[in-house]
Amino acid sequence: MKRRALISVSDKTGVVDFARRLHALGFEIVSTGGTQKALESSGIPVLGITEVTGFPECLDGRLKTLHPAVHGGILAMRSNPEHMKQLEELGIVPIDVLVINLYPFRETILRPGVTLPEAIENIDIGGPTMLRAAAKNWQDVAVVTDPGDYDAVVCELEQGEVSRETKYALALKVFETTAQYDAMIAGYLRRVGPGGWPERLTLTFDKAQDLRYGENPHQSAAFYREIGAPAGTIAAARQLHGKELSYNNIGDAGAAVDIVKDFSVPCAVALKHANPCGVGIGSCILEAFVRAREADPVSIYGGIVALNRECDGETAAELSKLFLEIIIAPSFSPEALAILEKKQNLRLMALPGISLPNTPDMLDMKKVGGGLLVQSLDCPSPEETLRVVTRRAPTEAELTALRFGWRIVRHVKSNAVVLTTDTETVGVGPGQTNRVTALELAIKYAGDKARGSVMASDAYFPFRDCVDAAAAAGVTAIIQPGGSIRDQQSIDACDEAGIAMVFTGVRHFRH
Ligand SMILES: NC(=O)c1ncn([C@@H]2O[C@H](COP(=O)(O)O)[C@@H](O)[C@H]2O)c1NC=O
Repeated sequence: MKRRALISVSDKTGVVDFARRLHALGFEIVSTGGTQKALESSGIPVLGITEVTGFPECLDGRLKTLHPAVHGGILAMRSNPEHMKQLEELGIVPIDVLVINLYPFRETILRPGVTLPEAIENIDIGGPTMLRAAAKNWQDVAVVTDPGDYDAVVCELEQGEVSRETKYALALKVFETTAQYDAMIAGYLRRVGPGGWPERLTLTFDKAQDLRYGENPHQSAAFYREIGAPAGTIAAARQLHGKELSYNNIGDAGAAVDIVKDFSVPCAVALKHANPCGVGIGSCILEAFVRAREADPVSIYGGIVALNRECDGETAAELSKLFLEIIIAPSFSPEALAILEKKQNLRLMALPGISLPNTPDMLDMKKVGGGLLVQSLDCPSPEETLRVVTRRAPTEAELTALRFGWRIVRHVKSNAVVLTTDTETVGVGPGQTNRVTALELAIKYAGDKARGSVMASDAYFPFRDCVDAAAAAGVTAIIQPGGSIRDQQSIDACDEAGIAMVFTGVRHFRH
């Protein structure tokens, strides 16, 4: 009996060549309207779907292939004599190869200004129905949904038949594709709908790359890119040079990118193990970088540097003196590339939208055993919430420095304390189980530079011990959320030492 292939594709890439090879192998080709036209205009004989169903394509294409003559031909198990007998009685011809790709829902919703009716009209119904049926009956039907698989499948057919392994892999790809397609639809409807946390969270990611290993060499890993990932996120960065990116590289580069986003002036961030070790701002990117480096010239070794301005030749010359894992910037000048590309292992990443702010609809997620914690993003708190609580108000210069420190401390793992000037960090105390040790670390990193610096704390001081330690180190002003039952003790400690303190009313834990 003549073998039958049903082809119905929105993305017509490569389909003519594929169909021609199927036809040459003796397949009878069945197609829907647009696909039929494309094939026939290339001289490939096609049996129209309406001749199979005995029913017109109607409702603006909403109804074409949803018919027992199609689904019976896909779903019948060839090894089941009853199934085959029923097909014969019903006059249904088996379909051996199914070639479908779906209405471009993803492309439609990513188009700016798309309307709900346009999105809805791009929800494919007949395609997924056939795909799922064929994938269920994978042992008997080779189901192809990715034009990238055409050649491999037809090559196998030219050798005889599609192997069991290939058919299984194709079926798995179908269920991944249809699951992702429906998740995209749910995600879109959620986004344009009334909001709230979904009862069933469906997320859609595509593999960007396999990674050599995970956080440690004995862990395997891959990087997945969110569908429609916003411009300016680490997933949109392009590697220009250097060794393959690792799991830790991508995580750390993403953390560094999030910090530079908070500054409109030229800003450089040096980051290690998810914490900034030096942040500098300046009138140009070179000045900002030199400040970030001088903030902690030891910790920057083997770190990641993010810049929010083009990396120019002069900055590259300074950067090249260090051992760094990654430099990420909106762009690199030809002079900078000529300098930095001499370092074979140094990874250079271009992220043109690096300064674009994270948007409130982006979610923050953390995997826990058996679950996923999801929250809205921690965005910078508005400056107008600052409240002076001490006898002495900060000077203008101190206030500028406090605002600088407050922008940085929310990017440091809790408990977090940072000491800064108005243009650079001088000591970063990250990730301690008590606040006073975080401060001690910041003071230790700062050394002599602690004297005359200001301090930012990501959460309130439970006791006055932090203020006492800061006063002893020479800190002149403090910014913190406030809210402890013993706030007054910290305020008194400030007043005794002549320190100015402001409360923000907003906490910025980062665990
Ligand atoms: N409604 C149906 O019965 C139906 N059957 C197949 N399709 C889709 O129609 C598209 C191909 O249409 P055409 O060959 O007319 O260009 C494919 O993306 C296919 O998945 C359908 N369209 C949408 O649901």
